Formats: sequence, C-alpha cells, structure tokens
Amino acid sequence: MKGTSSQRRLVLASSSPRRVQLLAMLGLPFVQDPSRAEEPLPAGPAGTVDPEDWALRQALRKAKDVARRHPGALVIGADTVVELDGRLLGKPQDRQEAMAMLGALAGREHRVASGVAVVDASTGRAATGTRLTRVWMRPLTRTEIEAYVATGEPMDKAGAYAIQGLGATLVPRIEGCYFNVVGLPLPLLADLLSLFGVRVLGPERILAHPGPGASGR
Ligand SMILES: Cc1cn([C@H]2C[C@H](O)[C@@H](COP(=O)(O)OP(=O)(O)OP(=O)(O)O)O2)c(=O)[nH]c1=O
Repeated sequence: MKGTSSQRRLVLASSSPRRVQLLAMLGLPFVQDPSRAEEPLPAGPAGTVDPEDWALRQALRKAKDVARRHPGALVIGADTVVELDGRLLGKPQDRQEAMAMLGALAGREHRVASGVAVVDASTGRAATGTRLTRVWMRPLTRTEIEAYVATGEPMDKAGAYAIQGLGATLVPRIEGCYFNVVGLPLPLLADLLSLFGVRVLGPERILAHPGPGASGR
C-alpha cells in the first residue's frame, strides 16, 4: 500500500533513551540517529524566549540535520525545555546546577514545553507542533534535593527531574500531556506522522494481528 507505515523508513534524530522507549511504544519500526545540531539555551533576560517557539526551533534543527544523511526517510526530531518565571531550564551542567534548579522548582508550578518536527527527507517538507504541560512540584527539603541529586537521575533531564522515575514522587499534579513531560508527546507525534500517510492504527495492524475481529467470527 502506497504511503503506509510499512513503506516509510522512520529515523529518530535523538540520543534520548526516553524518546527511544516512547517511540517504540507505537510499534512502528525505526532507527535511531542522534543529531548534534541543538543550540545552547539563550542566556538573555527572563521572558525573552517563548518555550514552545524555542523547543520547536530545536526540534526542527535536529530533524533537518539528520534528514541530510537519510534520503527518502521520515525523520523525527524533538526538544524539551522547562520554563519557570520566564526563564528556560535545560539539562543541568553539574550537580550544583541540578540542586539550584530543583530548589527553584520546589513548591511551585512550572511549564514543560516540547517541540516535535517530522521532516520528509525526500521533499524537505516538515510537519511541526508543540505541547505545553503545567507541572506542580511539591515543596522539598534541602536533604531531599541532595538525596535526589545523589541518585544521578536529574543529570540528563531538562529541569533536573524525571517524572517517569524517582521524580514521580515530587510531582503530585500535572495538567496536559504526560508524554510531553517525558520528552515526546505521542498524540502530537501520531498526528504529525499521519500527515505523511503513516498511521499508527492503520489497517496493517489488522493484517499483522489477525484475530476474532479480523476473521469475522
Ligand atoms: C522534565 C523531564 C525531562 N526529561 C528529559 C527528556 C529529554 O531527554 C531531556 C531534555 O533534553 P533535550 O535536549 O530535549 O533532549 P536530549 O538532549 O536528551 O536528546 P536529543 O537532543 O538527542 O533528542 O529531558 C525526562 O526524561 N523527564 C522529565 O520529567
């Protein structure tokens, strides 16, 4: 069938193990080829950069960079940032910065923005989107922050926490897409892929899993 998921090669332009796990959940075959095209976060005054604009720009950069080495493929790029008081927080450089980020986030609401870009390497066409999730972190004592940072979990995560890990105990409430916080908003990604004819729940699934429904019994 023309334009179906079985015929488009998917490439994930990411080094993130979380994004690999999340994309694997969709059950579509893909290869991983990380990009190094991400820009450092802007150091300007608070409120000068919109988190969704920033995440989208980085997602597109990553996808376009990797698309150059995969002719004919559909390339997926994503980027996630945390925003607090108009400032963007990326991944902490060291444990001290992780402590400072968690100290600032503790007891407050912040926002997590992810951008996703799907680039068709054969035409250069791109489909993009963003999602914003509100996240409430409970108050934390200094000892709790130290203990959490000592686990190492915060080190490669935007905002220095992982909602999908031990960090789940720090977050009593969110509003918006959970997968957006983990780094790849799956409902958005499925919508973007469908624009290229890749359907997560296309008829190929029925052929691949013939059961009572498919046989008509
Ligand atoms: C807030 C939060 C972020 N994160 C992660 C998702 C991303 O991997 C990371 C944000 O960094 P990114 O720069 O978006 O991604 P990355 O450098 O890990 O991977 P790549 O650029 O190669 O795609 O933070 C979590 O895993 N859990 C969380 O709760």
